[in-house]
Amino acid sequence: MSDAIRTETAPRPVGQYPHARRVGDLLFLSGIGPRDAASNAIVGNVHDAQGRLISYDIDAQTRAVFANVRSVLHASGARWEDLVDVTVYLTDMAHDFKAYNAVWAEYFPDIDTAPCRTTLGITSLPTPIAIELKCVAALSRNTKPE
Ligand SMILES: O=C(O)C/C=C/C(=O)C(=O)O
Repeated sequence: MSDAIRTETAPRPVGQYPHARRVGDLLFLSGIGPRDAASNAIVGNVHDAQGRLISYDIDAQTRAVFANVRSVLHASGARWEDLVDVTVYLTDMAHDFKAYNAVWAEYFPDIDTAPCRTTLGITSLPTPIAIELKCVAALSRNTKPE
């Protein structure tokens, strides 16, 4: 049986790779962007009449990425609470960190159970998205209070 996870409930990968791969109790997710799973459109991007990107909404993109991560976790039999390590890539740290960080705090209100996090500013991503997440989850994670 393949340990690769592929699901219709998350946006199609932009290359030949699965949404996630399970190794024992660990789940490694591929980089996930803010695409709508049904239409494949990038959430929060605004284009001019010529199709050029003129603006984007980092709050909407962050929420869309989190929703997609949640979909992949669920398709893999994991929960949001199983996330243990998240790497966040932003294409404009100066402009977007504050808004993204505020959404993060909404989704991970408890520092005792929140995953470890690293945020990197990078010059570009494979498609015109402003944020991408790389996540690791542990299916055996016990987040219940002791
Ligand atoms: O979801 C996107 O739009 C782009 C994500 C791409 C990758 O993570 C990749 O190709 O490695």
